[in-house]
Amino acid sequence: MTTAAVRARGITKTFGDVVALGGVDLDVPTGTVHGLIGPNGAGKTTLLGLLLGLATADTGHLEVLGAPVSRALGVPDGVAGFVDGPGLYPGLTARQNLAALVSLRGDSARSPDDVDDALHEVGLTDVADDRLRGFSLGMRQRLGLAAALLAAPRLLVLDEPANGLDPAGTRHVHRVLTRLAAAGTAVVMSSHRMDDLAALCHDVTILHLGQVVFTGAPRDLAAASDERDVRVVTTDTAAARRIAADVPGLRTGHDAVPAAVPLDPDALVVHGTATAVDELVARLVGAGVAVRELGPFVPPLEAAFLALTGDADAPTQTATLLRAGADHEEPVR
Ligand SMILES: Nc1ncnc2c1ncn2[C@@H]1O[C@H](COP(=O)(O)OP(=O)(O)OP(=O)(O)O)[C@@H](O)[C@H]1O
Repeated sequence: MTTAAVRARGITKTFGDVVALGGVDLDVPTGTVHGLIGPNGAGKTTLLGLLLGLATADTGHLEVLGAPVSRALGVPDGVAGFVDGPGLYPGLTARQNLAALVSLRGDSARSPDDVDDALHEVGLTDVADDRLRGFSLGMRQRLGLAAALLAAPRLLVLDEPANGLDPAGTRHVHRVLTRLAAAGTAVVMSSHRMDDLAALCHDVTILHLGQVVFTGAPRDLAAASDERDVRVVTTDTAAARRIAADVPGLRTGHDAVPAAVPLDPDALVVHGTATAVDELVARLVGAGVAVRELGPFVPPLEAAFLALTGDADAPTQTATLLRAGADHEEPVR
C-alpha cells in the first residue's frame, strides 16, 4: 500500500500583494515522481520551498512524510533537494564538495566510496577532481542531485533539475530518479521540459497564478485538452492548405502556431478539435489529395499545458527546442 509522502491542503503563501499560492492541495504518494508545471511566477518554487522547510505557509495544512510541518524552519527529516540551484562551493572539486557536505551533516555512516558512487550515478566520475568553478550549469545540477542522494532521502525535492542538461545528463538524471522512486522515494520536481515530465512523472500538477488547474497522470492531462496542433503531409500541400482553410473551426499555418515557429513548406500545420481534423482528412481524400503523414505538431502534454494556462499563443517549447543549441549543456571551461 502506498502512503503519502506529501499531503497539502489549502496552502496559501503571499508576498506583500502577490499571492504566490492561493489555496493549493497536493498529494504525492511514496515511490512516485510528481512534476510541477506552470508558467514563470506560477508558484512552483514557493511550493517546493515549503516542502524543504525553507519557509512556512501562511495558512493551510502541510504534512511531509507523515509529520505535520511545524512553524520552525529547517529541512524536515528524510527530505533533501534544492531550489534556485544547489548550494555548492565553487573553489572545491566535485568530490571535495560532496565530502564537505557529508562532513557538515555529521553523517558518519557515509564513506568516500559513497561519495564516489553518488558521482558515478550522476555521470560525473570523470570530472570528480575538477573544481566546480569550471562546471557548466548542467554539471552543477547533477552534482546537486548527487549531494541530495547522499542524504538517502525519502522525499527528494528538485527545482528545475533538467536545467542545462545535455541528452547524456538527462539520461543520468532520469535513471537516478526512476531508481529512487522504484525504491520507495517520492520525488517532487518542477520543470519547464514537458518531454521530461511526460517521460518521468507518475503525476503532474499544473499551477497557474498560485492555483492548481490540473492534477493527475500526464496521459489524462493530454486527454483533457480537446484542441490540438496537427502536422499533415499530403501529395499536394497547396491544395491541402486551400481545403483546410474552408474547414470550420480549423486554423492553419501561422494562425495555428506562433510566428516564431518555422513552418515546413512541405507540410501543413492545423489547429483544431479532433472532429475538425477528421473533417479535413475526409475532405482531402474526397478531393483526391492523399494523406502521407498525420501526427501531433506540439507534444500533447505541452498543448494541454498551454490550453489550461491560457497561454496558447506563447512560443511553444517546440519553438524553443528548434532554436539551435537552446537546451544544450555548455562545455567545461
Ligand atoms: N521572496 C519573495 N518575495 C517577493 N515575492 C516573491 C518571493 N518569492 C516569490 N515571489 C513571487 O511569488 C510568485 C511565485 O513565484 P515562484 O518563484 O514560486 O514562481 P515559479 O512558478 O517558481 O516561477 P519560475 O518558473 O519563474 O521559477 C511570483 O510572482 C514571485 O515574484
